[in-house]
Amino acid sequence: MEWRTKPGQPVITVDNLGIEFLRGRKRKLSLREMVYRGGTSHDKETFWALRNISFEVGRGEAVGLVGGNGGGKSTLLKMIAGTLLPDEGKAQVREGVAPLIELTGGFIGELSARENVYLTAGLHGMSNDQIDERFDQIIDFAGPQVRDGVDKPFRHFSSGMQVRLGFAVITCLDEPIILVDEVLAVGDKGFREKCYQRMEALLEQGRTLFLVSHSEGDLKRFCTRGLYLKGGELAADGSMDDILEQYNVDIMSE
Ligand SMILES: Nc1ncnc2c1ncn2[C@@H]1O[C@H](COP(=O)(O)OP(=O)(O)OP(=O)(O)O)[C@@H](O)[C@H]1O
Repeated sequence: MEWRTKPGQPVITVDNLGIEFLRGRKRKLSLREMVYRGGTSHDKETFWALRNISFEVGRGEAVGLVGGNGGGKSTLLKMIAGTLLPDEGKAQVREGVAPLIELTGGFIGELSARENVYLTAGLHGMSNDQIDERFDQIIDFAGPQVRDGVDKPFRHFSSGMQVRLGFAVITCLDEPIILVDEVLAVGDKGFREKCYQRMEALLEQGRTLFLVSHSEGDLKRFCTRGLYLKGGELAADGSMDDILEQYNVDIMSE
């Protein structure tokens, strides 16, 4: 693995990050609003899905993101991956990122699994020769059902098969930062165990991991540090054990 950062330099710096979304709720407009808004029926009301978020992540750290539904976990991962841009502040990432954020791994439904492997790995800087070399290894990891359907359109894959292929591709890239959203829950038990072993191997190589999970077992197994997102704010940043304790106390008092 080649590093762009020097030892001790953070690989991710998130500084006062904020993003605003449209609430997307429609409501009846008053005559006055219709006149001023040119008759559109869309509500332009916005809310901050994340705000005032600041933290740094060092090389090789394994960070677990926790928080209730809608707390902003996936949104934060997307901003680190660079697929969403902030409205305030910045997320500075100094190494390449391999994200598995959407269930579909960002793959294109109309293309075959094989074409998606080449497309995704190519976008992450791998040459066709390099992909040829790793192709079998990727498909072996994804399993026999994926191998049987490797030339079928990706959209015909079951959700479990989609995640198998997504995880296999993302973790065979040479990117130093790996983002995994709550996608492993879809895989069956055997596959999840294989994924866990691979994540352990990636951490041993010194890669940096961000894991979103609602499973305490998974978070404790992989993450040493936790970030707790609550209502779009960073409620706590500490050891994974402390963060889970705090989160559990909050859940009980809800
Ligand atoms: N593209 C979007 N447009 C408008 N609102 C959005 C968009 N994406 C996310 N949101 C909203 O932003 C908030 C944070 O969503 P996010 O998916 O980041 O939460 P989460 O912590 O990952 O939740 P979960 O645990 O349910 O996966 C939610 O209120 C969600 O509805």
